[in-house]
Amino acid sequence: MGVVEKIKAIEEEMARTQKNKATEHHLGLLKGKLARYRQQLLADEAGSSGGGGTGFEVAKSGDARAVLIGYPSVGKSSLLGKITTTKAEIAHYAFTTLTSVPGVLKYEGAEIQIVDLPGIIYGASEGKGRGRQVISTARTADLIIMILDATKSEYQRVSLERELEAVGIRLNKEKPNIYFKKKETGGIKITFTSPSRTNLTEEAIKLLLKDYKIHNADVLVRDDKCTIDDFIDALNEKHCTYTKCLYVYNKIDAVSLEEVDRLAREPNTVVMSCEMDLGLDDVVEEIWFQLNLNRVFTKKRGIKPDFSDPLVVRSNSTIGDLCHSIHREFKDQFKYALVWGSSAKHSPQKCGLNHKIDDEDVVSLFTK
Ligand SMILES: Nc1nc2c(ncn2[C@@H]2O[C@H](COP(=O)(O)OP(=O)(O)OP(=O)(O)O)[C@@H](O)[C@H]2O)c(=O)[nH]1
Repeated sequence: MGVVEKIKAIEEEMARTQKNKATEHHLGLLKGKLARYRQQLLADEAGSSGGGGTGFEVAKSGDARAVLIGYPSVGKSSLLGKITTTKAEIAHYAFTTLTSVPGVLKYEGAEIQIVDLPGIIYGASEGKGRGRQVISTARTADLIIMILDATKSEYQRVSLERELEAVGIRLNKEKPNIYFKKKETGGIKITFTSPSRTNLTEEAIKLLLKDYKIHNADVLVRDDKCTIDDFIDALNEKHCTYTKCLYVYNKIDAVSLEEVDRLAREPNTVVMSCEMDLGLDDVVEEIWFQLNLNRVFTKKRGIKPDFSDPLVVRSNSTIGDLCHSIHREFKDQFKYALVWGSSAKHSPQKCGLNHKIDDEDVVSLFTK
């Protein structure tokens, strides 16, 4: 039996199995197997992806990367055309976006690369199409922007979420607080810091480890809300990516006000109409907010800071990260920094490489 058939068989068995206390462990085991086969499928595809079709690789550029995901004709190209500097070609029929069209969104002095992923993400988890490259690009994203058609059913969202979930992309979810380490000897050691409030039991963990042929490992469950699914993710840590997702409903000009209101109230959601130029500013603002970037203004001695050209770094960055973003070897020459702004205890504060910077700080860097 091929991997695709094995996946199908497990999915069918899962659908047949009633969900209750007695079947919990069995279902957990099936989920664990499913995760393993799906990985295998994606790995196999990696080996056979050469030749034929349109290439799909986009060099990462700018301060952050967001990817657009959505069914054909939902308005991805229209949005790119409106908010980025690279105009995407819009054809009025389905499946026009065959290769990716990266655009650059300039906002608050930052450059955000926005990549339109080809529609072939559908069915990727079952090995269909050139999904693997699309998925690996989605994995590199700092933000996934899911474009949805407000006139269509919720199915589009559910099916895309399911597809991403199946390839190990977790949306708006924290990495499970589970420590897992394979060992050479010593058997299986499982510890819960507090009694689990879910289906994740010692027995379930043991069953899964046995199925993965892991006989020596340390497991520490640090959160009483962790589920079997979380443990499977911890087991397959290298294949799981935790990414923020912004849901954007387009074509609100074509639905009722009540419907617009309902959609706009959903979490992590914005609504827009590309055609009527409605809500585009909100979309951009929300992208900026979700990316959570910090702008740092540099200042030379005796001169006012240049507020027009910030350095853009991720939140929680340090002076060291800032140096790294300027040049890989800049840290070696670094002596100290003077920092003005909300991260400084007094203005200016003399800081080292480990000092955490805030948005809109002003920094002077001094070299040896
Ligand atoms: N009513 C309405 N139609 C829109 C809106 N935005 C885009 N459209 C229409 O939807 C169709 C598809 O738009 P595109 O921007 O090409 O969609 P896409 O998602 O890039 O499509 P693919 O390239 O096929 O993936 C076009 O006919 C647009 O005119 C909108 O806000 N309201």
